[in-house]
Amino acid sequence: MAQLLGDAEIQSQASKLSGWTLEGSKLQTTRKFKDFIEAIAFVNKLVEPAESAGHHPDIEISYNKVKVTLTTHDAGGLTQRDFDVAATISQIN
Ligand SMILES: C[C@H](O)[C@H](O)[C@H]1CNC2=NC(N)=NC(=O)C2=N1
Repeated sequence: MAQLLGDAEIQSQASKLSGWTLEGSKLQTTRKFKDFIEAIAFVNKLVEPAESAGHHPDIEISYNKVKVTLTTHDAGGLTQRDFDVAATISQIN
């Protein structure tokens, strides 16, 4: 199982991750698109990288907005996997 990161490490990595906020023991971003179709297209683009990483974001879709939340359920908090997948998601348009 992936190891939980310490508070200092979490703060340090979060400060380098543009567009994401720390919400307790979770990393979160909300992306806004032109419409529902574009929002779903973005979600579809997450599937392959998440599967490849073996790490899956929680996703909430509200019309043209997609809220993406990352935490490591198995470990009960943030691990390096969350930051790695967040960085990958940041590069998806
Ligand atoms: C066995 C498998 O790798 C695990 O159950 C993975 C799958 N994807 C996961 N994704 C997330 N976000 N947290 C997990 O703890 C997790 N566990």
